[in-house]
Amino acid sequence: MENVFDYEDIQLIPAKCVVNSRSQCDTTVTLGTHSFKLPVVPANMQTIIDEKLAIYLAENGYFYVMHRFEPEKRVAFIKDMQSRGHIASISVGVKEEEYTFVEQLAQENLVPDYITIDIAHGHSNAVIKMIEHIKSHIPSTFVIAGNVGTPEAVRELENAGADATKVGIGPGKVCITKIKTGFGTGGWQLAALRWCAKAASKPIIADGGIRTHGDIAKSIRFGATMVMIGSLFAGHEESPGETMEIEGKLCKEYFGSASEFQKGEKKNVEGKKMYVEHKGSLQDTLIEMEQDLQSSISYAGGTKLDAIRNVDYVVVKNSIFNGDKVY
Ligand SMILES: NC(=O)C1=CN([C@@H]2O[C@H](COP(=O)(O)OP(=O)(O)OC[C@H]3O[C@@H](n4cnc5c(N)ncnc54)[C@H](OP(=O)(O)O)[C@@H]3O)[C@@H](O)[C@H]2O)C=CC1
Ligand SMILES: Nc1nc2c(ncn2[C@@H]2O[C@H](COP(=O)(O)O)[C@@H](O)[C@H]2O)c(=O)[nH]1
Repeated sequence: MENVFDYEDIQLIPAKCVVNSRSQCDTTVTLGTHSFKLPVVPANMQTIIDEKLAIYLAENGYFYVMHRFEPEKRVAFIKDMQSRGHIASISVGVKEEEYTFVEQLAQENLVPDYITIDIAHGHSNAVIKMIEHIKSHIPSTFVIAGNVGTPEAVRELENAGADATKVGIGPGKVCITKIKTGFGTGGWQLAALRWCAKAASKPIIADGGIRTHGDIAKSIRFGATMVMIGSLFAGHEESPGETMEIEGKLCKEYFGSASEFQKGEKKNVEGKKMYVEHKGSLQDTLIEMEQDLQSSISYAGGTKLDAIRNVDYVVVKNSIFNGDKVY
C-alpha cells in the first residue's frame, strides 16, 4: 500500500454550488430495501445503543444496529420492533450458540431486516460460515459482515453472501488492538476504506475513527455507503453508559466491546474505557450532523450524497488543524 492517509490528512475541494439553501440538500441513503435519514449508524456497543434508543432511531427514520451483548433479549427485541412496525436490526457473533439462535429465528419465522456479524477479525472462516448459515436459514435478511481491512476480505465476504461489509480494524477511540497486536487500519482508516471500496461490489460501512462531522463526508468520498460511529455518539443524555461527575463535570462512560468492562474478565482484552463529557441530547447531535452533511453536499456542488463521491481532494498531511483544537 502506498499513499496512506487518514481523515485529518484530507480536505475535499469545493465545486460550484447549485442550491440556494443548504436545506435543499438531501442526506438520505438506501441500504438494502430501506432508506434512512442519514448515512450514519451508532456503533453496536453497549454504551452506545440500547432498546430505547433503537426505538427512537427507528421511529425517526435513522438506521440502527442493536448490540449482541445481552443475547437472551434478542428474540423479544425483534418481536417488539416488528410489532411497532419498525425495522429489526440485530448483531450476532460466531460461537456455537449463535448458530442455534439463527436456526431458532428461522423456526419461529422471525426475520430480522438486518443482521450484523460483529467480530474483531472478520476475514475468517468463522464469519464466512456464519454468513452462509444465515443466508441458508433466513435468506431475506440483509447481512452486514465484518470487520475487515483489506480488499481480499471484502471480496471473500461478499462472495460468501454478505450484502455489505464493515471496514475498520483498530481505528476506534476505545480500541487498543493497534497497540496490543500491531495490526489494523488505525492511522490510515480512510486510505484502507478507499482500498477496500475499490474492490467492493456491494455497500461498505466505514467503522471507527470518525472524530468530526466532516469525517462523514470524507468517508462517503472514499467509498462508504454508511458510517458507523461510537465516540461521537457517546456521552449523550440518552446514551446507555453510566453517568458520573468527574472534577465537577458530568461525564458518561464509553467502553470497548473487547474491554474487560464488557467481557467481565481480563482475557484477550483489546478495548478500554473512557469518560466522555456530557453532550446534551442525541437528537440535537443528529440534527447538527444532518445540517453539516447538507452543507458538505452543497460544497460538493450537488443536491444529494452522491455529489460528494466525485469531488476532488488534496492530501495535507497532518496539517489541517495546524495545531488548533477541533472545538
Ligand atoms: N473493529 C475493531 O477494530 C475491533 C472490534 N472489536 C469488538 O470487540 C467485540 C469482541 O470481538 P471478538 O473478540 O471478535 O468476539 P468474541 O469474543 O465473540 O469472539 C468470537 C470468536 O472469535 C474468536 N476470535 C476472536 N478474535 C480472534 C482472532 N484474532 N483470531 C482468531 N479467532 C478469534 C474467539 O475466540 P478466542 O477469544 O478464544 O480467541 C471467539 O471464538 C466485538 O464487538 C468486536 O466488534 C474487538 C477488537 C477489534
Ligand atoms: N479494537 C477495538 N475496537 C472496538 C472495541 N469496541 C468497539 N470497537 C470498534 O470501535 C468502533 C467505534 O469507533 P469510534 O472511533 O467511533 O469510537 C466500533 O464500531 C467498533 O468497530 C474494542 O473493544 N476494541
